[in-house]
Amino acid sequence: MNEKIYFIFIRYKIRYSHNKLKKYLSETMAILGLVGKPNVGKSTLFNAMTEKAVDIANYPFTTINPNVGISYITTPCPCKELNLKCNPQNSKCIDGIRHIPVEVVDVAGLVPEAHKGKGMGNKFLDDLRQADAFVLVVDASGKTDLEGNPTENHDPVEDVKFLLKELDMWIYGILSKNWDKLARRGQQQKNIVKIIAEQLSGLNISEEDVKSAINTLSLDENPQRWREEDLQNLAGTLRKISKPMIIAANKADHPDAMENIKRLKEEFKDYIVIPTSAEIELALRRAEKAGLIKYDRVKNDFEIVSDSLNEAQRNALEYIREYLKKYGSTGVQEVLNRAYFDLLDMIVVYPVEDENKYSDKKGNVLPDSFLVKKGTTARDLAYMIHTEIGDKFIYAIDARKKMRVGADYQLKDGDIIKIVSAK
Ligand SMILES: Nc1nc2c(ncn2[C@@H]2O[C@H](COP(=O)(O)OP(=O)(O)OP(=O)(O)O)[C@@H](O)[C@H]2O)c(=O)[nH]1
Ligand SMILES: [Mg+2]
Repeated sequence: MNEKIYFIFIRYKIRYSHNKLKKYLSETMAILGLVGKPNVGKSTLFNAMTEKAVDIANYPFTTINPNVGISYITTPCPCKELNLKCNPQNSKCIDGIRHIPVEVVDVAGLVPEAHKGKGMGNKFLDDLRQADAFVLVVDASGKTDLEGNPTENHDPVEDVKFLLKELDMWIYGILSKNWDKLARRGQQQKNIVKIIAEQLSGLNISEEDVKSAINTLSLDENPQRWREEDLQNLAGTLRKISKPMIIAANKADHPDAMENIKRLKEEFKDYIVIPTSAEIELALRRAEKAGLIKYDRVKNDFEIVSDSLNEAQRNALEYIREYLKKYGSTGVQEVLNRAYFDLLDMIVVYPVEDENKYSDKKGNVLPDSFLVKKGTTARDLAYMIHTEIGDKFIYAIDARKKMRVGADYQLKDGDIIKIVSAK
């Protein structure tokens, strides 16, 4: 799917299945991309996150076309602390936990040399263009080889290494296209940062990112003097800056996974490595949907609420309970939350129209929760709500403290904010 059609595809899906979320998502639009070699559990993780039912199978390339879905990150809702009953409009509140929608993309698996087109790799890499952060999914059980075929004792550290290289080479391929011409123009016009950002704009890479990567590497002022190695380093640095990544060590329920997870954590100290069992999370969510259990996502435990379970279902649930006791959780929600809160450095704020009732004009208490970048100001938030409100911004009110704040006030996680604008 080319980029334009893919983008329309995403919009189409959101417009028709999540009409209410559309405006909000188009404002924030931080997309999480699930990336990894074939057969590691990307689609299982996607289904667990989105409660969709895309194909899952124990062979490579089950997924060919990207799957796009809505998942939720979770954070304590202020309704609890303020002892209020909230009526969320753009999100959900379950037992005092706010669930905020985010977008997740599951793509086909990547094999070594994907950037050269192996296994249709260049097409699949293209499907990741718009992602703002990646979840690098690996098979921690070591039961799949580099191409996703069943094997024994495969080292998932190798998978992370080759995947990082493929992503770097993918960016390098786009960056180095017509390089001599670009470097000459950049030198003549003294605007290489802008030229590179334009070349990489389809990858969601900004001028800021380019500037910061060039500074980090202390590259020569004259881009015509940059060697191939410099360009490769630039691609790698840009990947690190613009596509932050978390590692999901999946299939953690397998007995062989523990040892591999330890090694992944030791080898990739700069990355957040989270053991996950997509399969167990999916089983829990489906059991809950079928009315068999109540899944307590705070305590990471469940209660059986149906008396029509058969012996096999009971045994499976007991196995899951043991797993949760041993590992604390399935790791799936942690991947989502840490991707947005830690990798993308986002916070949650609650715009209201009545600072005393914490509500909108219709009386909905804490109606909206916005996921925004740390550093977002009161005026930025006004613009996210509506251009006109941004243009006519006068001041804002911190509803908890009933205190006025100015346009440049940097929002804090959990802030409840009223924007006051000229009529
Ligand atoms: N034990 C275990 N198996 C899992 C887990 N997650 C996925 N699997 C199994 O791994 C196999 C591959 O799962 P998929 O979700 O299709 O993997 P994928 O990465 O999307 O594969 P491709 O689309 O082919 O790239 C299936 O047999 C899943 O049941 C897990 O957490 N634990
Ligand atoms: Mg798949």
